[in-house]
Amino acid sequence: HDEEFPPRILDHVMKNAIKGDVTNVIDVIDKYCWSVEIAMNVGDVKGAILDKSFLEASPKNVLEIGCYCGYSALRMSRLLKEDAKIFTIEASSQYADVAQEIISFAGMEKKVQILRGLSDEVLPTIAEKCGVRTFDFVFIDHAKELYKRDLIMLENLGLIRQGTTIMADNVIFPGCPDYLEYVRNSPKFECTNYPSKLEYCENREDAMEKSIYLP
Ligand SMILES: Cn1cnc(CNC(=O)c2cc(-c3ccc(F)cc3)cc(O)c2O)c1
Ligand SMILES: [Mg+2]
Repeated sequence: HDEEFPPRILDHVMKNAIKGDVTNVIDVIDKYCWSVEIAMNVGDVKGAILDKSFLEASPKNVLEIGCYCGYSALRMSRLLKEDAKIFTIEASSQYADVAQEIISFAGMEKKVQILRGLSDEVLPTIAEKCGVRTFDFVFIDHAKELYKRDLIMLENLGLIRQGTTIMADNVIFPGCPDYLEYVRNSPKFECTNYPSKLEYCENREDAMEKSIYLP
């Protein structure tokens, strides 16, 4: 992926969006990605699916794995209830820098905390670091080959509880076959598939998978 997208989207947001208006920042990013260049944000179409599951869960503690430029963190932050918080893990410090700027520009810096590092290095200490026992909602959108490993880590570390909602992006494209096989064959997860399109594309299939943890 073009490493130079993040600075360009940040510059575009700073010049074209309304400071403190999270809905407008989201809209400006989507319009840019539809018209100028595609980015790997979850986007507006799959974002609406994420929104709906997020509202149904009405979570207090939210975990995102894969922040990128902060787009999905912004989408969720605008739907957060009082005293709820989003913790988002990002391995790339370049992406984390841009995401922090965009999240702060949108006025959501108190609701979203970016944790810099690899997910398997951050997860073991996230509970004490963030003062969270378990997460109520998890959005997985990072390297597709790490989805399964990290879900198993969440289970083993006791970071998810009875009823936690886990939403996974890109289960068709780029795809995460081992993750899908794992959650759909596990008695501990109730899965629902949401067919959609790849972000900012009209003719490429993708889907989101919702898995409710029922140990
Ligand atoms: C470097 N990096 C920063 N974030 C990540 C993790 N995300 C992805 O890889 C990712 C990739 C694609 C995508 C891949 C190929 C293509 F042709 C079109 C789109 C879409 C997504 O929604 C994604 O989440 C990797
Ligand atoms: Mg994605």
